[in-house]
Order: sequence, then C-alpha cells, then structure tokens
Amino acid sequence: MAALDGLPPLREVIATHELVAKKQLGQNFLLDLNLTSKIARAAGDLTGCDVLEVGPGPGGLTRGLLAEGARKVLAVEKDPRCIPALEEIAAHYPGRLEFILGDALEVNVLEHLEAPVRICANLPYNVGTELLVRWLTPKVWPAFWQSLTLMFQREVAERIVAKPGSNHYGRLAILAQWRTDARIVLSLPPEAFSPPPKVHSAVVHLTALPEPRFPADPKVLERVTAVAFNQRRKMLRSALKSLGPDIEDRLRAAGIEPTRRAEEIPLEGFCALAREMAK
Ligand SMILES: C[S@@+](CC[C@H](N)C(=O)[O-])C[C@H]1O[C@@H](n2cnc3c(N)ncnc32)[C@H](O)[C@@H]1O
Repeated sequence: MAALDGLPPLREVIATHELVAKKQLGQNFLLDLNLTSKIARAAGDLTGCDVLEVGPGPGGLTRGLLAEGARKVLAVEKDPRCIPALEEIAAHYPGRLEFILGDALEVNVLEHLEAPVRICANLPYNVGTELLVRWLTPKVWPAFWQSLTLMFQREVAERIVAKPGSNHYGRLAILAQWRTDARIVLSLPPEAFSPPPKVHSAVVHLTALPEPRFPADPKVLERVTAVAFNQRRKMLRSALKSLGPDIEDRLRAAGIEPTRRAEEIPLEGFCALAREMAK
C-alpha cells in the first residue's frame, strides 16, 4: 500500500533498490514517515524556502521536506545506490527535488540554492560535526542559511547546547551559541533507525542570529577554543601555552584570570580572548 504521499513505503523502497546499510557511510535509515515529517516540521515554515539536505539515503526525510512545502530540496548523497529512489521522488514532485551525487564536504552547494535557505538533515555521523563547524564559521555573517535542523548522536547534541560548567561545554557549544539560538527539539531511541545505532540520537534546531552575540574572528575563535578544551582540566595559562609566550597577558587583557579553566569561561570571555589573539 502506498504511503500518504502516494509513494511506496520506505521498507519497500529499501527492498526494491537493495539498499543494505553501509556502516562506513553512517547509514542508519529512518523508515517511519511520521517521524521524518516531524523532523521536517521542526525545520520551521518551509514554504518558499530552498532546503539543503545532506545524505538523503532512501529519501524519507526528503519526502517529509517536500510534503511540508519546501520550494525546492537540494539533496547531496554520496552513495550511488540511493539515486534510483531519489529519481522516483523527483518524478513525483516535478521540479522540486534536485540531487547531487557527491561528497557533501566537497560539493559547492551555493550555486544550486536561492535564498531563503534552510538546512535539514539526518547527518552521517562521521561528517556531521565537521559540516556543522563549517556552517557556523563562515568569514561573512549572516551565512547563506537561516536555520539548521540536524540529527546527531545525543551526546553531540548535548555538546551543542551545553552551558559553562557542564561536562559537555566546549568548542561546539561556543561556536553554535555565538551565532545561533540552539535547542534540542527531539530525542530518538536507537530503535527509530534501521539498522539501530549503538547510541541515542537527538535533533538540534539552530536559528541564525542576525549578528554574532559578540565580535570575534571565526577562525581565531575556533582555534582558541579547540586548544583551550583540548586540555579542559588544566588552568588556561598552561592549556593555552602553545598560543604564545604572552598568553597570560592576553588572558588578563581579555578579562580572564589565567588560573581559570576553559569550562568555566562563558562565551563572552572566549570572544574577548579571540579579539586579543587577533591583535
Ligand atoms: C544517517 S543516514 C540518513 C539517511 C536518510 N536521510 C534517513 O534519514 O533515513 C546518512 C546518509 O548520508 C550519506 N552520506 C554519508 N557520507 C556522506 C557524505 N560525505 N556526503 C553526502 N552524503 C553522505 C549516507 O550514504 C546516508 O545515506
């Protein structure tokens, strides 16, 4: 029996195209179309938006995004075995699904998208964090996208929304909360996926702020936070020693006591330190 959107159920799609999941591509598919619709709705009002999806796989989330009214979905998929399933969806929604066979870390998507753009994806876990950091750290802000709605391992999701003092607080929290409002909107148990991964998952929704909360150069902020949290239990004067012999002076100039630890420093402090380091 066809699903509500008139296309075959995802289990049938997977069987027809023999999409046996490949671990090295992070393939844990969502086969419940109610769930993929829920994630698409969490992306906000899609009417009139282009939506970038990384890793559409058999297309469950793609179908949700199209049914929720996306003007166009641009889907970037690395696995050629998924293309026939995507072609069926494209035929069902004429002119609204464009897909690119390629690696999302290499494809230039900008020439295929028109503003306003939202990004929504059940990301392959092995490239998820790298893509997120790239989307958060363009030189020029605002970025090309308005919002990100992304599935991660739950632990990564917790790192994105973590506050100072928590074990999860680190580079991801700082980069995300610097330029977006970030919150977890959905938690999913392993059984929601086929095959089930070992860990729980969660969807994070990040809304781009018109301006970063505090001025800083993205590359410097990224570097300073990466180094600081690499040795998170050490005092900053030791953890940041590799950034130069005058690091204690720079910390003080940024209003940070050099004996404090990275996990105690709020976003504002790291931005002040990034400005000092850029001088
Ligand atoms: C977790 S699955 C999600 C599939 C589908 N969106 C779903 O929700 O069922 C991740 C998908 O990303 C694809 N993928 C893995 N690495 C990729 C990369 N570097 N670029 C683009 N797609 C990739 C995989 O082939 C797979 O289809």
